Amino acid sequence: MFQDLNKQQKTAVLTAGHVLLSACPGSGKTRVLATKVGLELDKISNTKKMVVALTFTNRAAEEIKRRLAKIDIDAEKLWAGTIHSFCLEWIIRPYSPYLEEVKNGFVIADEYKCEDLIASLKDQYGFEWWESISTRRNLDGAFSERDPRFRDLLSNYDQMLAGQRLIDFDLILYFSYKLLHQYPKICKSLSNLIHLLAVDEYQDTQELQYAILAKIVSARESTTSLFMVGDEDQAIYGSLGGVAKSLPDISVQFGKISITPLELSGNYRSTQRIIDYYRNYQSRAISIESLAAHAEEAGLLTFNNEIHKDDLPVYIAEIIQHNIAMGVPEHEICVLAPQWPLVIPMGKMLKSRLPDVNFDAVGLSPLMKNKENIWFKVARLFLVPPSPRMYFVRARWTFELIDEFVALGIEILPGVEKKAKVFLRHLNSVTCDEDDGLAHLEHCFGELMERLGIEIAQNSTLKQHWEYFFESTKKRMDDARFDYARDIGSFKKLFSHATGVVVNTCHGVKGEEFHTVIAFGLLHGYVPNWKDDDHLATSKKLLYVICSRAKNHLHLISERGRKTRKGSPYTTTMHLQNVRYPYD
Ligand SMILES: Nc1ncnc2c1ncn2[C@@H]1O[C@H](COP(=O)(O)OP(=O)(O)OP(=O)(O)O)[C@@H](O)[C@H]1O
Repeated sequence: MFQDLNKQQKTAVLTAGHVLLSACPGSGKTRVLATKVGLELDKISNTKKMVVALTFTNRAAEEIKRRLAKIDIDAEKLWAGTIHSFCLEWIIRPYSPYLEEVKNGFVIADEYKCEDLIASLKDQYGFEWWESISTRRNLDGAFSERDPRFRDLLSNYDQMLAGQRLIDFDLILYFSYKLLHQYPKICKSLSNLIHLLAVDEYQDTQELQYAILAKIVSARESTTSLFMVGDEDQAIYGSLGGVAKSLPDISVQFGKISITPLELSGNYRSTQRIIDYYRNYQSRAISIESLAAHAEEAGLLTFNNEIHKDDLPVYIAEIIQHNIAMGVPEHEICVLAPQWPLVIPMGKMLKSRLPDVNFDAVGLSPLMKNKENIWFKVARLFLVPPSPRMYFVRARWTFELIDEFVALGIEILPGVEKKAKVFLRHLNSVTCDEDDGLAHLEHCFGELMERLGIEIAQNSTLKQHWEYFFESTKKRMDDARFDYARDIGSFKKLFSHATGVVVNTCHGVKGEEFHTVIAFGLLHGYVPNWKDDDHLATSKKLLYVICSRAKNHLHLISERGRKTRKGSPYTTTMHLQNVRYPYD
C-alpha cells in the first residue's frame, strides 16, 4: 500500500488523530488521501464503522474508488462523494421526520431547476439575466446575499421552493446543519459510525459545510478522526463561499481538537521551469522543487496577447496537432477557459476543424446539470456499456442506485437475492435503435421500469424527477447558445473519460494534470470574474491553478477582439500582464 509513497507522504498517511495536510500542487495530496482512506478501511474491516471521503466533485470520488480498486482494497465500507450527497443520504433522508420543512416529503431541485426558477424571478423583478444572485444560506437559514435589491426576489424564491416542497443545494446544507444543531443525538450516531472523515480540497469548503463537519467531529465522546487535505493557494471558489480556514480556526470550531499540521514538499508533475513561472501567482512565498523525471526539461511556455479571437481556433488547433505529431496522447492535452460561454463554442470549433481528433466532451453534454437526479444515475448505467473494465464500477453504481430507490420507498425486485446482479441483467437486456439521445433514454427507462415492475406514476418523487430530467435536458438542448449534439453517441461521451483532448473550464479541471495546457480567455473580467468579492486575490489563484495543471507545455492566451456588454474591449488579466517573463 505504501510502496508508491515518499517519506512525507507516508508520514501523512500514518499519522494518527486529526490531520490538516496542506501542500503545493502536484505534491501527491490526492494519492495520500486515497491511501489514507485505504489504510483506515483496512483497520475497520471487522467493525460496523465506515470511512467517509468528501470530495469536491463526483468525479474525484470515483477517482478514489478507482485507486482503491487498484491497490486491492475492499471499499464496501467507504462512502465517497460530495458533501451535498453525504448530507442527503446520511442526514436529511434518514432524519427527515424530525424536521418540519421536510417531514412530509421533499424533492431535490437540481441545478437546472434552481437556475430556471431564479431566471423567471429575475424576469419578474426586472433584473438582467446576467446579474448574479447567491442563494447561499447562513447558519440561521437566512440568505447570505448582501445586495438588498435582491431581498424580495429571494424571499419569493424561498416561498416557491417551500410551496413545491423543493429543496435546493443550499437548503440541503442548511437543513442538515439544522438537524445536527437541534438533535445532538444525530451528531453522536454519525460520529459513532464514522471512523474517518476525509475532506479533499478543504480550501473550497463553505461556512455551513465546516459547521456540519464540526458538529459530527465534536459530538459527545466522538471518535471520528478528521483528515483534511488542500492548498490555500488553490482556493478558487471564494465567489461561492469557499474559505480556506486556518488550523487554529478549524481546531476551535471543531471543539478545540488538536490537529497535526503536515506538509508535502516537492512536485511530481511539472518541469521546474513551469513551477518557477507559476510561483509568480503564489500568495505564500514557499519554494517548490520539481521531483518529476522531466524536471529539467525546458518544455514550452508561451504567452500570446496579440491573436484575434477569430483566429484562435486555428491557432489552438495547430498547437494540438503539433502535440499529437510529437506523440503526446490526446487525453494529455487540455484546452481551458475561465467560463463556459467561451469553452463551449471553442470545443465545437475545434471538433469541426480537427475531425480526426477525439475530444473529451465533458461539459458539452446536456445531462450535466442533473447529477443529483435519480434518472441521471439510471442514464449513466445505460450510457456506459458493459465491459470487463467497467464491471466493478457498474456494479457499484447499481448498488448505489438500488439504495436510492429504496430511500424513495420503492422496493427493487422483492424477494430476489443478489438484487444488483439481477437488476443489471434486466438493464443490459434492454435494447433500443433510437438515435435521438433523449428518446433513446426515455425508451430504455420505460422498458427497465416495466421489467422491474415499477409504476413511475405511483411515486411522486420518481415522477417529479422524471419530469425535471426530461424537461430540463430538452430545454437545454433547445438553447441555441449551446447547440448540443442530440445523438445517443454524444450522450455517451459524458462518461467516456480520458479518451480525447479535454476542453473544459479552469474550475472543471481542478485536481487534474496534462502534458500540455492551452488556456485562453485570460482577460480582465473573466479572470477574475467581476462577481468575485476579492477580485485580485481570486485572479492570482485562478492563474495559479491553471498553470499548475501543466506538466511540460503551457500556452497562455489573452486574445484581442472580445468586448464587454458595454462595448469596451477586454484586456489582459492584470496579474498576467504584470509578470515579466522570457516566454518562448
Ligand atoms: N511518491 C510519488 N512518486 C511518484 N509520483 C508521485 C508520487 N506522489 C504523487 N505522484 C504523482 O504526482 C502527480 C500529482 O499527484 P496528485 O494528483 O496526487 O497531486 P495533488 O497534490 O493532489 O495536486 P493538485 O493539488 O494540483 O490537485 C500524479 O501524477 C501522481 O501520480
